[in-house]
Amino acid sequence: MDSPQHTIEVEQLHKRFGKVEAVNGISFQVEKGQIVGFLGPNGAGKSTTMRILTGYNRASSGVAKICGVPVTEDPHFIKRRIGYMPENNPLPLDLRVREYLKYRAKVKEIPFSERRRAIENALEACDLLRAQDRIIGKLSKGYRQRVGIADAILANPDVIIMDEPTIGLDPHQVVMIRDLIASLRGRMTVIISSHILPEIEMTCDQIIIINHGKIVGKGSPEELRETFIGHTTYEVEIHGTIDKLEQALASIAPELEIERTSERDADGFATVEIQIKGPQDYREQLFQTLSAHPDLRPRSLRSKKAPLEDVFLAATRRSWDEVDEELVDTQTVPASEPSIQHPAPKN
Ligand SMILES: Nc1ncnc2c1ncn2[C@@H]1O[C@H](COP(=O)(O)OP(=O)(O)OP(=O)(O)O)[C@@H](O)[C@H]1O
Repeated sequence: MDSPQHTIEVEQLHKRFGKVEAVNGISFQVEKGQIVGFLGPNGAGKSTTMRILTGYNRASSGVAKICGVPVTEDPHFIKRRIGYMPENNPLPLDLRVREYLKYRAKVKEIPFSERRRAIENALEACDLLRAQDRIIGKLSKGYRQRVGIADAILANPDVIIMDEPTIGLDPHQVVMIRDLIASLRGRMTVIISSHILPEIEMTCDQIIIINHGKIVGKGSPEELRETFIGHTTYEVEIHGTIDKLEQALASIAPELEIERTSERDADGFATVEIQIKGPQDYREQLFQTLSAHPDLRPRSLRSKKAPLEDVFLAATRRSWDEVDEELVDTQTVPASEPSIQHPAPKN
């Protein structure tokens, strides 16, 4: 059934390669116009899921739908609705940029009368007008990635899927590609996989974390922080003793704890990290109480977001716990065998 608000619907997707369960019961939906980040360690199943969505791989079981249509039901329809940029996108190095896009427009069956306009639009969107007559093999990696994106958006598809679009790019090129992806927001539904976590956070509305073929976290960066981090950290630059600071904190909420303190600078100020469980915002109370205290002098106060890296580590560590439980539940491992070693908890 057509579901216009969800351009992508995935239900209980499984993909086995021999004994390897590359995708193990993944379900998710993506709203029209959203940018979604796929995160996961190497071998988690990201590329396999993306390839199933594009119709390149067939799922062992489960359903993947694009614009309400199962990808296996009408490959022709799916081909027109999806722009795909695979990892290490192979491009014909001896063709010129425009020549290549002309060829791709034909392959994508864009009507002849619309091809010129489609190529102009893609060249312009990817800032490739000046490079349109250059030979692809002579372009930098960043330019080549832009050619790959121009190809992906050429037929104005509903869904764009990009596997590691910024891999191997320098920071300038990363910013360019990131801005380009952000410019698609609202117009196209975009799925990108990347190992560059700050980039995913900056670009994506939703993040899906995959590990061992299963989804272990799903939501906006803020929702994921709430689920996996569960505390808020404030950083205060303050003049005064730790004793006085502890007293002041206790008067606001007994659970506010000093997590870390720096050395004092030449003016006697130390940077202190204060932590509390839960998402409640204590900034105003903290600022007022510390400013009003006769023996304390705050110079700055800010709440610190946990980096997405911490969320990623917590999410993938948690799934190791689940794997442990599964092993115990199914008794596939005798009790005498050594258990899986967890990474040391992060302080
Ligand atoms: N064609 C294939 N034949 C056999 N095994 C495969 C095949 N493709 C993927 N796999 C296996 O499936 C699992 C998931 O691989 P996949 O490439 O989807 O992971 P990924 O999350 O994209 O990893 P990476 O970040 O390294 O690209 C891995 O164990 C991989 O070795």
